[in-house]
Amino acid sequence: MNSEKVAIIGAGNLGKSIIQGLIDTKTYPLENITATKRNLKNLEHFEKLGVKITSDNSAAIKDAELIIVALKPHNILGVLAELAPHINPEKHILVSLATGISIKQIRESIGKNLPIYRAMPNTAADVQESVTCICSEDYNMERNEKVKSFFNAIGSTIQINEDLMEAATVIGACGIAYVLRFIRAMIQGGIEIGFDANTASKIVTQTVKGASELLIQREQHPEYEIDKVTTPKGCTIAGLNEMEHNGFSSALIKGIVTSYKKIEK
Ligand SMILES: NC(=O)C1=CN([C@@H]2O[C@H](COP(=O)(O)OP(=O)(O)OC[C@H]3O[C@@H](n4cnc5c(N)ncnc54)[C@H](O)[C@@H]3O)[C@@H](O)[C@H]2O)C=CC1
Ligand SMILES: O=C(O)[C@@H]1CCC=N1
Repeated sequence: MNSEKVAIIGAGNLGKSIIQGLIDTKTYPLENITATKRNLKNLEHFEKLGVKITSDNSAAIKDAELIIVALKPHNILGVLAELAPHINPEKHILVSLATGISIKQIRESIGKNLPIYRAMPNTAADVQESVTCICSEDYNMERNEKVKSFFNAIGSTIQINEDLMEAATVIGACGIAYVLRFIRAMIQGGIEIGFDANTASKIVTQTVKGASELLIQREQHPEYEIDKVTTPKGCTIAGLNEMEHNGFSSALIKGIVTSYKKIEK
């Protein structure tokens, strides 16, 4: 069971999803979580449940073992440089969630030799369904396990090399938005052919969940499952081919590559 004292520095969209996921584990001691933000207004509902909140980053890390930094890429290095005097390399493990900021850059801005990890979760942490890609240069098994098990509490984890972190950002973190846009389009199509939005949404979301589960549980290639649905001369293949004529797969792949190129390395 996880119980590390954790400071979440910069609890915005992603930080709050992680906190909500931890709360919903019902086993993580909420008094061991401290969340920071400059304006605390929209963290107050967490405080009512027992999470500590503060806008003082140095106070937040004082008793923490894990420091999860969920700041934007443009200010993470500056904030970490300010926090550096309060960081204790013997005690702290730092995990950065910032897109495109390397372990080397983080180490240089802190100027201390502490264990540094990068992790790329997604906002499905909120419902404990994140997939979190993790990398580090830390060979300490115990610390590795600690970081992994923290993120396992809000979904699953995959260990990757640092040079794949930007690719992980795109398909794992941006991926939530791509899939949601796909779902929205399917709902819109469902409405056009007769359903009200609510019913269309129920059918589509469960269908997407079911399709995912088929691949997760059966470990199949998508096309294997597609073959089972596409009746010869049937409506599925007619629709699928029309989507492909209009650039469905191509649009998605081009979007993924554009997102990837947008990340400054
Ligand atoms: N939103 C997402 O789905 C994902 C975001 N990321 C990465 O996570 C990081 C955070 O992203 P978001 O949560 O979307 O951004 P966000 O802007 O919602 O959250 C950052 C938070 O940090 C706070 N903040 C700014 N300066 C601060 C300071 N000095 N001390 C304490 N708090 C401060 C801001 O008020 C804000 O609430 C980014 O680096 C992003 O690239 C990674 C994976 C997914
Ligand atoms: O859009 C962004 O830049 C961030 C990184 C991954 C998800 N959101």
